[in-house]
Formats: sequence, C-alpha cells, structure tokens
Amino acid sequence: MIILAIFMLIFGVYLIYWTMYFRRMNKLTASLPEPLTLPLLGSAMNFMGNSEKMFQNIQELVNLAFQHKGCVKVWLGPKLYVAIANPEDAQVVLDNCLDKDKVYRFLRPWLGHGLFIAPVDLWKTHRKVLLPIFRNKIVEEYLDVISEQANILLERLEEKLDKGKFDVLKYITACTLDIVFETAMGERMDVQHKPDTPYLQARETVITIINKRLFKVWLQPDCLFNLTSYAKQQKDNIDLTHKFTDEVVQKKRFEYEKKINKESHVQSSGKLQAVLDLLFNREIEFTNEELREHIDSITIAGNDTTALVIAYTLVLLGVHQDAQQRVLQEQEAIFDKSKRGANREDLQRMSYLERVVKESMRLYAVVPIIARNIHEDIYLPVCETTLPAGTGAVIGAFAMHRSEAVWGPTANEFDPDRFLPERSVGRHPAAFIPFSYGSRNCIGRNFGMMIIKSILSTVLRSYQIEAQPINKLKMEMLLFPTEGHQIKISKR
Ligand code: HEM
Repeated sequence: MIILAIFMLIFGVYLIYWTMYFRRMNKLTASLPEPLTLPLLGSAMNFMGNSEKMFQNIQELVNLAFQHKGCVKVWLGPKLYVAIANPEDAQVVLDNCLDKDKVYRFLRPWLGHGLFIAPVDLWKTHRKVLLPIFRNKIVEEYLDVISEQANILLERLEEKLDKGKFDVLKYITACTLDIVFETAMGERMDVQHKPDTPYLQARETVITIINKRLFKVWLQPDCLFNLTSYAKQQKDNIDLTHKFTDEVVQKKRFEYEKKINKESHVQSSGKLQAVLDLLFNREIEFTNEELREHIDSITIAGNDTTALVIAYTLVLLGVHQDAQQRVLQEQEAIFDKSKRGANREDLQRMSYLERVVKESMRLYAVVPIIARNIHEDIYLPVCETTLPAGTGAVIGAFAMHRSEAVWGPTANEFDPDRFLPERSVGRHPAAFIPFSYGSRNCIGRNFGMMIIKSILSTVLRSYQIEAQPINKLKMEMLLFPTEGHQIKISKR
C-alpha cells in the first residue's frame, strides 16, 4: 500500500512537471505553425519510413515554415524542435548556441569527445589548438597528395569510358578517403586499389547503423537499441575502427618521442607532416585517446562531405554543358593542354569553377540540417519568438539555400554567376551555409574546397561529362540522390 502511494506520488509530481514544462514551451512558441501533433508521439510519425519518404515529409514542414517567416515547430515525443530556414534567425542560433543537439549522441560511442561533437567547454579549448593546423599555409602542403590521388582516380575511371551511365560517388569516395587518411594520419590506405579492407567495411557498417538510429524512432532509446543485434554489431565494428586509429596514434607517439629524445636519425624535414603529427607538442598535451577521437572526427567529417560535393558538381556540369564548357575554357587558360596537378596559384585562378562548386553546394547542401541545443532562452527576431531553453534548434541549410525569399524566383535553378561579387552584395552572411556558420563552423572548409577544386580540375581536363538532372533526394546524415550520382564519361 505504502509502495503504491509512493509510486502515485512520484507519478503525480512527474505529471505536474511535464504539464508545466509543455505549457511553458507551447506558450513561448505559440505563434509558430506546427504539423499534426498527437499526444505523447508529437509529430514523430513524420520521421518514420524510409529516408526518401522522410525527405518528402521534411519538405512539407519546410513549406509550412515558409508560410511563417521561415520557422516551424515540431514535437518529437517529449522534445520540442524549432526548424529555422531564414538567415537572420539562423545566424542568431549559430552565433549563440554552440552546444550540439542531443541527436548527435549516437555518434558518441564512435567519436567520443572529438571536435565534431565535443561538449562546449572542451570544444572551446581544443578548437583553439586545432584551428592553426587547418590554416591555408599548412593544408597547401597536402596538394601533392591530392594530385597523386586525383591521377589514380583518372586511371580508375578509365574502366567506365564510353560504357554508359554509372554512379560516380563510389570512385570519388575512395579517392577522398585516400586523401583524408594520408593527410590526417600520415598513413597510406590505398582504398582506390584495395576497397575491401576490414577497416572500411567496419566504417560503412557503423555509418549504416547510426543512420538507421537517427531516423527510426524506436531505435533511439539506448534501452531498446541495446536489445537489438545492431548494438553488438555497432560495438564490434567501432572497436575495429578504434583499434586501427589507436595503432596509428601509438606509432606516431613513438616516433614523436624518439624525435624529442633526439634518438632519431631520421630527418623529419621534407617528410609530410600529417594533421596527427602536428597535434603533438601543442598547448594541450593530448592523450592517445583524445588524439584518436580528433583524428576519427576529422576523417569522418571530412570525407563523405567532400566526395558528395564533387559528385553533385559533376552531375550538374553533365546537365549544364554550357557551364562545363566555361569551366574547361578556364582550365585551358590556366593549364593549356598540361595534365599536371593544380598548385596554389592555379587554384586561386579557378574563379568560375569556384562559383560552380558554391552553386552546387547551395542546391545540394550535403549537410542539409544542423541541430543545436538551446541552453538558455533565446529570441529569434524574424520569427518574433523566444526559443525556450531545452528546445532543439534545427537549421535547415537545404531549405534556406532554396528559399525564394533569399535567392529570388530562380532559387531552384543552377546559376553559378549568382556568386559573382557584384551579385552577392547585400546577401545575408548566413544565407549560404554549406559549412555551417559562426565559430563552430567547419574547421576543414578551406581544405575541403582545395580538394574539391583540384579533383574537379583533374577530371574535367581529361573527361567530358554527361548527365540527367537529379530527380529525387533522400536524407540520411547527409543528402543523397535516390538513384545515385549517375554520369557518363568520354575522353576529351
Ligand atoms: C565540402 C566539404 C565539407 C562540408 C560540406 C563540410 C560541412 C561541415 C558542416 C556543415 C559542419 C558543421 C556541422 C554541425 O554543426 O552540425 C562541419 C564541421 C566539421 N568539419 Fe566539415 N565539411 C567539409 C569538409 C571537411 C573537411 C575536409 C574536414 C577535415 C579534413 C572537415 C572537418 C570538420 C570537423 C572536424 C568539424 C567539426 C568542427 C567543430 O565542431 O568545431 N570538414 N563540416
């Protein structure tokens, strides 16, 4: 009897707490539109089904948001999310809320406290240390690695010459993996020649399971997830990837210690200094575990994103032959008929290609949403709403990049020249955010652009591309065309 009374009391207090919580959250955001919301579930049914269906549902939410100054609210079970697709409010959130939303917790077993999902206090000190390593002067040292891998990509693509359409992403991903691994860890993976290594398979499996968890509501609570076979599969494969990076970190630590003890006779000058080499002997003495978490975060965040941008750009250029012709003219003005790799000055001269890449990232924001935790009440000036602490703010980069309010009536059309300086005057700084915005933006953005331009330059100087427009998209952690990045290639 007493136990029942205690139980009822606890339940009663819990109910009062939630009723007050919901009331406050709903009151503060009362002016925002919301889709059909059911008790307990909220609008979770919008986030069920396959990733293509979900993309359509999200588009409907976006349309609802555009009817209300670019903001919409969505209850997912007990959690309130506000999705934002106008630059002014996005800027306020991205400038002030540096804490990642709880949804990123699914990456925690893999990336630990690596930069990508580090809690704010830790992130502040670690980002300061990592930032100088991604300066242009340092990443430009990696241009030789990029050209070498780009040439291997050309050789691999030869098997597809004049053979009809094929999905180019897998070729590009192998190339960017080789670049990112070698420059981050100083180790050659040679994925382009050996795509079936256990490490890569493990990495793929982990990404697949995390994607499933993100979008299947019933897999989200740990207690349910741990009952499924996915939990063990995830753990085994994460252990395998950790073991790989741990071994590289130990080897590098050994080399570093030998060097500082002056036991090494190996001259380090002239040898490529990978990101990992540069992380030793800094203001913070990182532990091996921290080094592994940072390197894993960099290789995960830097690879598929870069590969996707290249693949989308190739498809767009295959559709828009006039733009491809302009890119080629620019390339010939820089290289004449030479097939050499691009250097720093060459990359700076590729201004039209840069506009094409930006337009590709605008139309296909490969990181379509960015989710932040609102840690204290914050006012959104355009939506004229206070987001209460505890809300998740979802910045819809994909939606904002296609907003007619921002980009005009041609928002859905491919027009690289909209990035000409004279046509960019007056555009809000947070209107175009492929690399996010504010102090927690992408640390590898310049490096990413360098890889993208170099690879496109190499491929386009050798091959003519043809493609059909992309029809349907699906959303996983990143944005993919349902039918892949289909292109045809022929020799120039
Ligand atoms: C076109 C290619 C790329 C795109 C579109 C991209 C996009 C992004 C975005 C949108 C974020 C913020 C995510 C969020 O707040 O949820 C981010 C963060 C990050 N990116 Fe990139 N990225 C690219 C290339 C790279 C490269 C090449 C690297 C490194 C080699 C890299 C490393 C990182 C890291 C470490 C973070 C976390 C930064 C932090 O929290 O301080 N990215 N990236």
